[in-house]
Amino acid sequence: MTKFKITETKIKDLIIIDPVVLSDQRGFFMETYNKRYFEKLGFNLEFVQDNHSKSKKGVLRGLHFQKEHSQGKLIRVTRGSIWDVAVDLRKKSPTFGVWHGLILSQENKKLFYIPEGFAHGFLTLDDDTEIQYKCTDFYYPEFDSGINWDDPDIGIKWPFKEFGLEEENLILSERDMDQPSFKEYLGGAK
Ligand SMILES: Cc1cn([C@H]2C[C@H](O)[C@@H](COP(=O)(O)OP(=O)(O)O[C@H]3O[C@@H](C)C(=O)[C@@H](O)[C@H]3O)O2)c(=O)[nH]c1=O
Repeated sequence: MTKFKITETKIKDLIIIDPVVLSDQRGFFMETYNKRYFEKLGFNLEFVQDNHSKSKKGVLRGLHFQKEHSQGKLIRVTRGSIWDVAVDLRKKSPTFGVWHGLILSQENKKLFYIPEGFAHGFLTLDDDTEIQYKCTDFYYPEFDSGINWDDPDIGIKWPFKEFGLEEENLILSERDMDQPSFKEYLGGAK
C-alpha cells in the first residue's frame, strides 16, 4: 500500500510528501516517516534529533542553517499552520540561491523534506502553531548560522498580506533581526 504521495519541486531533492491518511470512526492514522519507503526513493536518511517548537501568529524564524554538520530536516505541523521556505545553498547546484515556499498545516498534514545544504525559515499563520521536525545531524550552536529573511538577492515573497500580517509587527528573535545578507554570507561573513 502506498503510504506517501511525493511531489517534486523545481529544486532537486527538495520534496513535498503527502502522507496517506486513514480515517475511521475514531479519528485518523497516518505514518509520518518510514525509513524503508524513503530509501526506495533514494533518500538514505538517518535522523538523530527531533525538534518541536510552538509560536504565536506572526512569528518568523529563519533563515537558518549550520555551516558545518548541515542538517536535513523533515518538517510537519501538528497544530495551526505555517508558510515554510527552503533556500538552496548547495554551491554546485543549478538552483543555488533559489527558494521554494508552501503552506504546511494541521489540516493538510504535508511533510516537507529539506535536504542538507539548505537554509530554512518559516512564518506562523495561526496562534499556538506547533511544528515538529526530524534532523539528520545534531544541533551545533558553534556552527549555527543564518541569512536575513528579507534579503533582496534571495527575494522570498513572504505571504504577509494574504494572512493579515504586517511586516512591521513580525515577531523575531534578536538573532534573526540581525542576520547577515546573502552577499555577506557569500563573502564568508559570520
Ligand atoms: C535549534 C536548537 C535550539 N536550541 C536552543 C537554543 C536556544 O536557547 C533555543 C532557541 O533556539 P533558536 O532561537 O535557534 O530556535 P529557532 O529560531 O526555532 O531555530 C530553528 O529555526 C528553524 C527555522 C530551523 O530550521 C531550525 O533548524 C532551528 O534553527 O533553543 C537547542 O537546544 N537545540 C536546537 O536544536
